[in-house]
Amino acid sequence: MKFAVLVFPGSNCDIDCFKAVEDTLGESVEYVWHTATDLSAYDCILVPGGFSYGDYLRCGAISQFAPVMTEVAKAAEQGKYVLGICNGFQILTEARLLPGALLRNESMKFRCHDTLLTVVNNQTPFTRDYADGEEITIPIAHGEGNYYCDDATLEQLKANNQIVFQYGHNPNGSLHDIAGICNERGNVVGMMPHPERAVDELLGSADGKKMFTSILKAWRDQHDAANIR
Ligand SMILES: NC(=O)CC[C@H](N)C(=O)O
Repeated sequence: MKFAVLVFPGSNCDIDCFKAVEDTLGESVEYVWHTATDLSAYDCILVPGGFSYGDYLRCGAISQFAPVMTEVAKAAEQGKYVLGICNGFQILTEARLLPGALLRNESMKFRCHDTLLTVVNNQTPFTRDYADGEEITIPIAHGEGNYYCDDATLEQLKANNQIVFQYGHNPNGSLHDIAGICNERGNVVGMMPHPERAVDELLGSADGKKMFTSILKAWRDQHDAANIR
């Protein structure tokens, strides 16, 4: 399996994502610059956290127009796995690959600490190794993680089981305690907490590890099924 870690000017969690794949899975992983125009070689695209384009205008507002984002949309359309973490989640909402928006934290402060999450949907390719309702500890580090969408969208998210993670103690004012969501098909996930910073007990938690092992298992299942046919 081949992973791409996108790099925008101002990304700062790209190395963490790269190391998480390398250390947790030992699978092939490459950095891909924001100007790239071909992602066909990759099975999973990781859109990392940071301050892409300096967060100017609004987090992710400029990044959505980066050349590589046309390719991310194509990959999502093809059913490939796309995971946006923190700034990556903001970019995916700005690019309309996920519904809603991330507003300034209600406290108007940058929050950086562990959070308790509930795995609400363990049916996605990113969460299948978690038990339904499993409680996990994953850190956050953001100033604009306050998830918002209109009532109709929230109803849709609930009806389609698109809410993937909810906070135990809401750190930012997010609607319905939402920490992460997926698209209707489930192959695109965005989340504010950082699973790549929780892949070893030495980091304070290894609870993020199952996100990476889930992706590989989902891909292997899909791949094996394709080979059998
Ligand atoms: N860690 C991050 O990705 C931060 C995202 C964004 N810059 C924010 O402050 O909300």
